[in-house]
Amino acid sequence: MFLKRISNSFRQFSTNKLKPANFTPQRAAEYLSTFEGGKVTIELYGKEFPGIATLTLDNPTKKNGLTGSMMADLHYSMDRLEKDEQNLRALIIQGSNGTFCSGGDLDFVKKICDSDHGYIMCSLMSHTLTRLSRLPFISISKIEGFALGGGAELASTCDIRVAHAKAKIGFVQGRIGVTPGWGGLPFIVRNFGYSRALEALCTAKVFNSLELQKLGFLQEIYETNADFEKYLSRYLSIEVEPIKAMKKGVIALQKRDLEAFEVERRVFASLWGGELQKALLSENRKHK
Ligand SMILES: CC[C@H](C(=O)O)C(=O)SCCNC(=O)CCNC(=O)[C@H](O)C(C)(C)COP(=O)(O)OP(=O)(O)OC[C@H]1O[C@@H](n2cnc3c(N)ncnc32)[C@H](O)[C@@H]1OP(=O)(O)O
Repeated sequence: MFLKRISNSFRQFSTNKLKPANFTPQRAAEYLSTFEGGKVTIELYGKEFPGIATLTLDNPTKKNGLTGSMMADLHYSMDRLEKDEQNLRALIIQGSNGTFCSGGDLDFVKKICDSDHGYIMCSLMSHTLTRLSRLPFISISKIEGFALGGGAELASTCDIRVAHAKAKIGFVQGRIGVTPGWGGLPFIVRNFGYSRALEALCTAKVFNSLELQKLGFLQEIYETNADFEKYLSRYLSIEVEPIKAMKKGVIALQKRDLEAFEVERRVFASLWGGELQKALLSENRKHK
């Protein structure tokens, strides 16, 4: 109990030091890493798929909800992936144990439910998702089970989205009184268009795979892992160099949307920690 008090006072002290005004991604990652739980791992896919790696979100008892330490892990993962020492052609973002990501780990979320923490989390995740979108190779989200809230933002940020036939994807942030807070908004709009993006966000609908394939959000639906690997093998048909060149062209187009992030952060921080969010969080709603 004594140690817990010490770690909480350290955390309180470090929160007091880390304000939006002196935010840096590094400081935010160091601070959020004190909220432990789950992990993020990077591995090569296998010799039959040269130049393809996986990034796995692993917090299975929470449907891969992201804790602060997992958000920090994602930040550090970008440091490693940007070096591109393996000369990758593609990165697959996936979750462990048959689901993608249920958004923020609500036990962690309830510990940081104030505007300053919201700004810090949103700023770090926005920074990370921007870096993800700019990696020099293509990113493919492999969606099984659920991709909800921030998890759906993460899926939206990948270049390509592939889902299991029974996957469910929902931008449910509004159901707990907030807006997209991981920096996914520009990518949601890019994938859906303005009207369909606002419709998805303002109805907080949980879509099935077929619905999202018809809307153009999903590029492929698979039934078995063999189907998925058959789709994945299509990305082996050209050399790494032209793949990287195509990605470079797309990145140049994305940079136009960046000023939208600051607006998103401020709007998000204005709702995060508010009475509406606290009341809705206390209901522990399920979004099946
Ligand atoms: C800005 C983004 C924002 C943020 O950062 O806060 C968000 O991401 S908002 C969205 C936050 N996520 C949720 O509200 C998801 C809540 N969970 C569910 O709706 C369901 O659990 C679902 C649909 C993911 C899975 O339903 P299913 O029936 O298949 O399983 P269970 O509900 O029994 O869940 C198993 C077990 O996992 C725990 N769990 C699931 N999601 C989370 C989560 N996000 N954080 C913490 N824990 C989670 C759930 O409580 C169960 O635990 P147990 O101890 O077994 O009861």
